[in-house]
Amino acid sequence: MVNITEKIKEIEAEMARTQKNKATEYHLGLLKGKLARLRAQLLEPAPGAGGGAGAGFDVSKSGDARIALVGFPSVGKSTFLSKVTKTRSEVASYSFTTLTAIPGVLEYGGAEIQLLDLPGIIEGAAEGKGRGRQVISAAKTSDLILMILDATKKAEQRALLEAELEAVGIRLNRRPPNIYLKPKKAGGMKITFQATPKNLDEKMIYNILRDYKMLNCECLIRDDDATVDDLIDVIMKDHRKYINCLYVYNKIDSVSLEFLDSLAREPQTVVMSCEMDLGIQDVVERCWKELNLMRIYTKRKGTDPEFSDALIVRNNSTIEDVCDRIHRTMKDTFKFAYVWGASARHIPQRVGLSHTVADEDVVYIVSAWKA
Ligand SMILES: Nc1nc2c(ncn2[C@@H]2O[C@H](COP(=O)(O)OP(=O)(O)OP(=O)(O)O)[C@@H](O)[C@H]2O)c(=O)[nH]1
Ligand SMILES: [K+]
Ligand SMILES: [Mg+2]
Repeated sequence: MVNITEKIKEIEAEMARTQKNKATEYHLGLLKGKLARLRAQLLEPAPGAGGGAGAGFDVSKSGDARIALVGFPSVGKSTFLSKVTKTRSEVASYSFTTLTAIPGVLEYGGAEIQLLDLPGIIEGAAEGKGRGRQVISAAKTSDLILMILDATKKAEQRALLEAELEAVGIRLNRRPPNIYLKPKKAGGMKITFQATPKNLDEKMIYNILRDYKMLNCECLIRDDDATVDDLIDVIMKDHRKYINCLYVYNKIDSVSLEFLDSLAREPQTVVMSCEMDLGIQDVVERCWKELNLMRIYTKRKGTDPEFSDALIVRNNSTIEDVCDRIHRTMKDTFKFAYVWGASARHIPQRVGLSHTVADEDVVYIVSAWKA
C-alpha cells in the first residue's frame, strides 16, 4: 500500500512539474491514465482484509434508495440525520464525532429511503487520510450524495470535497462519456470517429488503450469534445460511478441575507439551518426529486388506496413497469388499469400497459379473470 501511495506521489509530482502545452499534452495524458489506475488500486481492500468496506462501514442496504451524507467535520451531518429520521446520531461541536456509518430511515410518502450518516472527511481522504477511504467507499454505494457544507466556511470547501470524490472514481451530476469501447479477442485495435475530437488524436487513443493492455478492441469516439479523462473513465468503467449530488449549505442562521441569497441561487443547491429548523423539508423534497423515483399507490376494488405502502418505480415508468414491480407474471393477465392522479387526463382514466404514470398516482389493475 505504501508503494502505491509513493507511486501516486511520484506521478503527481511529475505532472506538477510538467508544463501544460501541445508538446507535453500526450505525456500528461499517459500520466493521468497511470494515476487513475493506481488510485483504483488504493481503494481495493488490503490482502486479508476480508474484502468488506471495513469495520463499522458495512451497513447493508435497505429501503427503496440510499442517500449518503458527505462533508467536512462538524458541518451538521449528524444533526440533519437526527432531524429527519428516528435515529439519533451523536452531535457535538468537535470534529470526528461520528466515527462509523450510521443508517437512518427517511420516510417519504410511503417510500423508505436509507440515509447514511458518515464521519467527516478531510483533504487527502481519497489517499486514506482519516477514515476517508471507507467513507468515500460508502458514499460510492449510494444513489444520491448529499454534500453537506457549512455556509459560514470558505467557498473552497466544495471544490476540495468534489476533488476527493472524483479521485476515487465518483462522477457527480454527470453522464457516462459518449464513447463506445468493446474489448475483442483478436483483430487488433479499431479506432473510429463519429466527430473529429478537438482534444484527442488517434495516436494518443492508441497509446492509452495499449497502456491499459487493450490491444484488441473497437473504440468509437462519438463526441468532438471527448477528452483523455473521458476515455480513461470509459476504460475504467468498473471503477466509475455516476451519482447525482445535491449541495446542501447548513448553518444559514449565521450568514447574511445577501450571502444566503447568492448561495441559494447556485445550481443543484439547497440551504438550511438545522438549528433554526429552516429549509429542512425543502431539502427532503429536493432529495426525492434527485432520486428520480416515483411513488405509486395501488388500490383494490372497493377499498381505499394503500397510501402507507407505496410501490417505488423509476421516473417515466409505465403501467407495465408497475405490473412488473407487483409480480413477474402480472402483465400476462392484465386487461386494463384505472389511474387517478397527475398522469390521468380524466379521473379515473382507463389505460393500457404503455401509459406513463406520475408520482403519487393511484393505480387499480384489472386482470382478465377479475373483469
Ligand atoms: N449555528 C448552527 N450550528 C449548527 C447547525 N447544525 C448543527 N450545528 C452545530 O454544529 C456542530 C456539529 O454538528 P454535528 O451534527 O455533530 O456535525 P457532523 O457533520 O456530524 O460532525 P462530525 O461527525 O464530527 O463530522 C454541533 O455543535 C451542532 O450543534 C445549524 O444549523 N446552525
Ligand atoms: K461534530
Ligand atoms: Mg457526525
